[in-house]
Amino acid sequence: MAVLLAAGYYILSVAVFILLYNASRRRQRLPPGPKGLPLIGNLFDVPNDYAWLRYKELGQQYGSDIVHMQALGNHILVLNSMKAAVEILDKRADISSDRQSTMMLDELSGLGRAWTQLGHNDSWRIHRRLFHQHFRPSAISQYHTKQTKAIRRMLSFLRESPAQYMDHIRFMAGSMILDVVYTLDVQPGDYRIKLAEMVAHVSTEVFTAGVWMVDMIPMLRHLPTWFPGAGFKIQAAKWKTTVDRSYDIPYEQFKASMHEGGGEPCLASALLSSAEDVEELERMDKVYSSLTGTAYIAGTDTTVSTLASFVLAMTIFPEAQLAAQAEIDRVLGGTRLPDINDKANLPQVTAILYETLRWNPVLPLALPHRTTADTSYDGYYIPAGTVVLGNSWAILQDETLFPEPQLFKPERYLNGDGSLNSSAHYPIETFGFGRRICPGRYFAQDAVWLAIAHILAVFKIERARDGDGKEIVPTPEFTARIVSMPKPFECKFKVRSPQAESLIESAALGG
Ligand code: HEM
Repeated sequence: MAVLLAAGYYILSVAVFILLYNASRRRQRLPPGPKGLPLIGNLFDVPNDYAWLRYKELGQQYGSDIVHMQALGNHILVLNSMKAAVEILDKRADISSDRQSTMMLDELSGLGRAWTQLGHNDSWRIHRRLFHQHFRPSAISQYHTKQTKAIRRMLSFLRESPAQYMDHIRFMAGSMILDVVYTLDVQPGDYRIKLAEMVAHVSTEVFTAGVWMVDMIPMLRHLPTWFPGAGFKIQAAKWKTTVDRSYDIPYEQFKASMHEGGGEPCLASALLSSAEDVEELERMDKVYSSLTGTAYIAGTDTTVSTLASFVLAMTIFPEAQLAAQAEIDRVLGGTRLPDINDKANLPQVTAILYETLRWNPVLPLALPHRTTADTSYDGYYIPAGTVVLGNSWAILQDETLFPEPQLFKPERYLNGDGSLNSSAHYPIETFGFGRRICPGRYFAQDAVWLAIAHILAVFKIERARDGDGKEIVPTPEFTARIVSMPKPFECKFKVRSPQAESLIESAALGG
C-alpha cells in the first residue's frame, strides 16, 4: 500500500510540475503551431512521413515561416524560410549547433559512434577540424583520381546490366569511399560494402520506428532482456554489433597493414601517421576510427540518393539531358571521357548538378540542431534545448526563390549565353546549416559532377515502354523518412554511339 501511495504521489508531482512548467512557458510568446493536449503536448501532431511537407503546410496554415511544437516537454522548432534558417542557424550558430542525444540512437544501437551525433563541444571541434583538413576545397583534388576510377568502372557495369543501375550506382559510391578512406580495392559483393549497407538499414530501422519508449524513459535501458517489453534491447544489441563491425573491421585491417609496412595514402594513413607518438595514437584511436567510419556512413547513401534523383530527372525531363550532351560533345568531341579539369567548360553539367541538389534534397530536414541558450525570432521566444529543424526542402521549393519549383530546370543556374549565372541562389541548404553544414560537400559535389558528366557522355537515359510500346513517364515519388530517395522506377541506359562504346571499353582497361 505504501508503495502504491508513493507511486501515486510521484505521478501527481510530475503531472503538477509539467502543468506548471507549461503554464509558465505559455506566458512567453512561443512561435505559432498546433495546440497540444495536456501533458503530452503535440506528441501525436509530430509527423513521421513526409514531415517536411507537413511542416510547410503548417507554416502556411499559421501564416508564419517558423512552426513550433512541444512533445512531452521538448520543444521542436521548424524553420521553413531561408531568412529564418540564416537568422537562427547561421548567424546564431554559437547557440544553435548542438545535437539532441537519444538513448536508442546514441547508445543502444551504436549509431552514436558517428561524430555527426556529437554535441557542440570540444570533442566535436576536434573531429570537425581534422575532417576539414582532409576534405576542405584545397585538399580534395587528391581524391579526383580515385573518384574518376570508381565512376569509370561503373560505366562498364551499366553497359553490361543497365536494369540494375541502382546496384551499380550504390557499388560505385561505396567502393569510391572505401578507396579514399582505406585504399581498399573492393569487388561487388565485398563484405565491407555489405556491412555499410547494413548500417544504412539500421539507421532506417531506428528512425522508421518513430519515438522509442526508452528515449522517453531512459531508465528502461536497465531492464533485463527477458523482461516483457524489453525486446528492443535484444534488437538494439544486434544493431550495435553490425555498427561496431562496420567501423572496426576496415579500420583494424588498415592498421594491421600499416604495421606490415603497407598502408597506401588515404584518409586512414594520413590520420594515423599524423600522430606524433604511440601515446597520441592510442589517445586518438577512437577519434580516427569515428572519422574514417563516419566518412563512409555519411557519404555513401547521400551520394547514391543524389545520383538516383539525377537519373529520375533525366528520365522525366529529357530536354535537360539533350542540352548537356550537346555541350559535352562540343567540348570533348566524342574522343575522350570527361575529367574534373573540364568543369569550367561544361556549365550545363554543373547546372544539372545544382538542380539535382535542389530538386530533391537527400535530407529534406537536414539533421536536427539543438539550441543551448534562450533566443528569439520575430518577437517569438525560443527556449534553450529546442530541437531546430531547418526545412531544406521547403526553402528549395520556395517559388519566390525558384519559380515552378517542382520542375527540373537547370537553366535557373545559367545565363542566356549558357555560362553559369553567379547570381542564382546555389542550393547550399541541401547540405544543411551553420556550423554543422556538411563538411563532405566539396568532395560530394565533385563526385556527383564527375558521375553526371561521365554518364551523359556515353549513355542516353531513356524512358521504358509499356506493352503497347508507349513511353512510361515515371511519377517523381520519394521515400518518406530521414533520407529521401527516389522510389524504384524504370528507365533505360543506352550506349550513345560506337565511339561511346569504345570509350567505355578503354575505361574498363584503365584507359
Ligand atoms: C550529395 C551528398 C551529400 C549530402 C546531400 C549531404 C548532406 C548533409 C547534411 C544535410 C548534413 C547535416 C547538416 C546539418 O546538421 O545542418 C550533413 C552532415 C555531414 N556530412 Fe554530408 N552530405 C553529403 C555527402 C557527404 C560526404 C561524401 C561525406 C564524407 C565524405 C559527408 C560527411 C558528413 C559529416 C561528417 C556530417 C556531420 C557534420 C557535423 O555534424 O558537424 N557528407 N551532410
